[in-house]
Order: sequence, then structure tokens, then C-alpha cells
Amino acid sequence: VKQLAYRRSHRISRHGRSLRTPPGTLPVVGNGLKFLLLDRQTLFDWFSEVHNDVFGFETYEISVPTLPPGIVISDPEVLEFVMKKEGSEGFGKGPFFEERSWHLFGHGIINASGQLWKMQRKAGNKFFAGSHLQVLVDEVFPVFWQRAKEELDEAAETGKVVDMEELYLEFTTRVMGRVAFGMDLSNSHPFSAAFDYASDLTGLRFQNPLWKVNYYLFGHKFRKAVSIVKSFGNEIVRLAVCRRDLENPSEKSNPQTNDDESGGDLVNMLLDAVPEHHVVADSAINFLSAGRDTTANSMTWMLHLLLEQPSLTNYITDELPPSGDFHTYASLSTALTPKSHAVFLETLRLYPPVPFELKQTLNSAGMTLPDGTVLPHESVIVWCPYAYGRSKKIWGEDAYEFNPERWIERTGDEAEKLKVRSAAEYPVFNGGARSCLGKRMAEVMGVWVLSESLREWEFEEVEKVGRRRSRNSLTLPMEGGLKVRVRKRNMPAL
Ligand code: HEM
Repeated sequence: VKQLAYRRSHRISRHGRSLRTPPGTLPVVGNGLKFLLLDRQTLFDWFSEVHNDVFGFETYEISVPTLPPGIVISDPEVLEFVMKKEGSEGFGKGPFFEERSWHLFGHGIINASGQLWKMQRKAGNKFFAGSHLQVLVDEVFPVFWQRAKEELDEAAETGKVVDMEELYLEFTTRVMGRVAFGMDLSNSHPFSAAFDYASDLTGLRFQNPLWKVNYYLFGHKFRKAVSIVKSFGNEIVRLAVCRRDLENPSEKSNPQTNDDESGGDLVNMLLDAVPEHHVVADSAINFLSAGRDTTANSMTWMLHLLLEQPSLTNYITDELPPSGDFHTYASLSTALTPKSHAVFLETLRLYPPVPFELKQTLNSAGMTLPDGTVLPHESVIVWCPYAYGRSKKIWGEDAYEFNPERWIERTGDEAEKLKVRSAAEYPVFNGGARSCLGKRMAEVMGVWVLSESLREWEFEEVEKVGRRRSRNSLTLPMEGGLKVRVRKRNMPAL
């Protein structure tokens, strides 16, 4: 009854009328069953179909019992407005997001707002603005890739099947463990399993209006997983503080001195910026979470899409620097050639690692979108980067096809340049004040790993099972992993 009264007084409208609802909307339960019963991949496909076949850029309303009124947007102009109006006077994560992700992300950057968010964003900006990325490429990637290399060499000799998703996730876990915590972290560490479990369940909370019932009645395993994740974060911060005290005993009382731009890890930068250690612990876990699965997802889907169209493999191999000469990557811009960059962006257009986004109207007086939609306070705004990537209105009739060429622009002298698309048309890394801090790192890491994979080995998928699907999670992992057989590649001598 309270919900109904709330809905009446908080009606979403456009030019004085109700918005259209999607086909299949039921009385009372609205679209609730769809969200509750469909797996995430099917839901994303549904968003794409509804956009392409029914609504186009028109904003429509969805309703799920027990939740605040909500809309789905698909028009880049409307999304640009939402991205620009980030903050308490416009749109933000809001209680809808914060409640669901609180247990896992706590006070970390993904969940925080206001001053707490600003401090972490500043520390992150400082970290990525320094020469850390160069250090990663020159020193960290080659060391961690060595293990992957050994595994692939062994598989090439013995015929063993390798799950490339696992192999890539191990690599990104190690890299992000170094970036976020300054430590060697493996996927076999109990933290990783606990973190994966807690992430998967957190992802499902956004679809399940009854998630609280689940949590209170059956949440024992989830609570245990979260407690392992939190203890790990706290322990990392405790060790980082001890290290700092040992290295700089005189600066104990005034630790604002870490100006080293090339060394050091994110925990240290966060300790400089954020006074409360438990917030630093949450933040470090958030950075790890933001970078680990997303990048592993992108590598897995990239390799899969290239294996499906072998004629495109030379897109990467034609431009490889001499074998083993990691220092040719020294200039990051030469590592990211237009073609390899195009493969990366095109993969993420079809398989965005953050496939679903939402915000809430924070302005207590409500907001009006550029298309005239009037949103009361606390209305939920949903957009689906997965559906944006498959939008025929944005990408043309071949939107569902993998075609890196769509990103390449050729100038008169046949020089190649990457086409720029706005964050509102290509919201894979979000946009506005809360755009992804690790975009450049993700691009460099993705292209680096794919280049190293294709330089030495040829891959064949073990089971060609038609269109691959993603597994339920916060990000977009491949269901069943990417199992391949491996052969040594005969690269022409350089
Ligand atoms: C292909 C890889 C990646 C993709 C597709 C991606 C995408 C995104 C998206 C969509 C958001 C906005 C999430 C939201 O607020 O709802 C985001 C935020 C963020 N990303 Fe990434 N990301 C990637 C890799 C990385 C990496 C490697 C890092 C490095 C640590 C990173 C750090 C962050 C951080 C810290 C935020 C929060 C920013 C804020 O709220 O101010 N991301 N990312």
C-alpha cells in the first residue's frame, strides 16, 4: 500500500502523459518476473531487442514491485545529460545502488559519494597520471606473463587443454594485486574465491527485488565471503602502514610525503589521501575489483572473437614488435596501434565488461531529461551498455557484427587513425565525473596481452558451441571459460 501511494505521488511522465512500457509488462508485477527469472545475458539481449525493435531512442518505463519507479534510456543525448549532471543536484549512485553493493564495496570509490569519493578519485588520478603505466608495461607485465608463457609452452608440447579465461584472470589478478596492494596475489588465494562469490551474488541483487530476504535467511556463505574479503583488505593496509613506519620512522605523525610518482602502489597513495584506514582497505578492494575481472573479460572475448574470424588475426600480428623485445613497448602510444586498439574497442562494444548501469535522481525537486521526461526524486535511471553497443541506430545495420574496421579512419596518404566516439554513444567506460579511472591501463594491458598471446601461439577452441554466452556476475565473464588447444606459431624471422 505504501509502495502504491509512493508511486502515485512520484509519477514519471513526459509532456503530461505516462511513458510507454515494454511488451509483456504485467499488471501489478510489472516487469518484476523478467528481472527475477531471466539470467543476466538473456536480460541484456532483451534490452537490445526492445531498443532495436520497439523503442529506438525513446525513453520507456519499467516497474518492479518494491522498487522505486524506473526508466530505461537509450538515447546518447539523454545519457550525455545524465553523465554531465553527476552529483547531489542531479544524478548519482543513490540508495538503490549503495544498499545493494554496500556489503562488498563499503566506503570504496565505486560506492562512495561526496568528500569520501573525491579523496579516493584524487589519489587514483595521481596514481594513473604518474609513470606507473610505463612501469607496469616495462617491468610488471613481463614478469607475470612469464608464468602464462610457461603454461602455454607446456600445453603446446603436451596437447593439454588450457582455459584462457582462467589464464588471463590469473594474470590480471597478479597485476591488480601489485597495483592495488603492492603484493603478489594469485587466483588460488582464498581471497579470490571469496571475492568471486561475493561479486556474483552482489550482481544478482540488482535483479532480485527479494535480495534482502535471501540475505537474512540464506546469507551465511555470503557473509563469510565478505568477511574474508574485508579481513584481507584490512591486513594489506596494516602491512602497508608497518612498511611505511619502518621505511620512514620520522614521518609517522605526518605521512603526507609520498610524492614518488613512479614507484609505490595505490594503497600508499590512498594512505596519503584518506585518513581512515578501514576506508583505505575498502578502496583498495574496490580498485582491485574494478580492474581485475573487467580486463580479464576483455582479453577472453577479444581472443574468442579473433578465433571466430581468423582472417582478422593479422590485425594484431602484422604490427607486433620484435619477439621478446618488451622495451619496444616503452612508448605506450606505439603499443596501441590504431588496428590493435580497434580490436579492443570493437570487442568491448559487443561485450562490455560492465554491461548494465544505473543511477538515481538525487535532486529532491526531481529532474527533467532533454527528451522531456520528468523524473521525481529517487527515480531509477537504467541504461545497458550492452544494448548501446548493439544499437542499430548508433552503429548501423551491422551492429551485431564484429568489425574492427568500423573504428579505423584513413587519411589521404593511407595513414590510419582511430575514430573517436563519445562516451554517450559508447558508454563502456562510463563518462562524466565518474568515468573509469583505469581506461588507459585497460587498453594497454588488453592489447599487450593479446599481442603476446598471438606472437608465439596459435589457438583453437576446443568446443565450437555456437554463440558464446556470459555467466551471471557483476561483470561479463564467459560461461564455461574459453578452452583452447595451443600450437607454437611459426612467425617469420624479423
Ligand atoms: C576493460 C576494462 C574496464 C572497463 C570496461 C571498465 C569500465 C568501468 C565503468 C563502466 C565504470 C563506471 C562504473 C560505475 O560507476 O557504475 C568504471 C569505474 C571505475 N574503473 Fe574501470 N573499467 C575497466 C578497467 C579498469 C581498470 C584496469 C581500473 C584500474 C584500477 C579501473 C578503475 C576504475 C575505478 C577506480 C572506477 C570508479 C570511478 C569512480 O567512481 O570515480 N577500471 N570502470
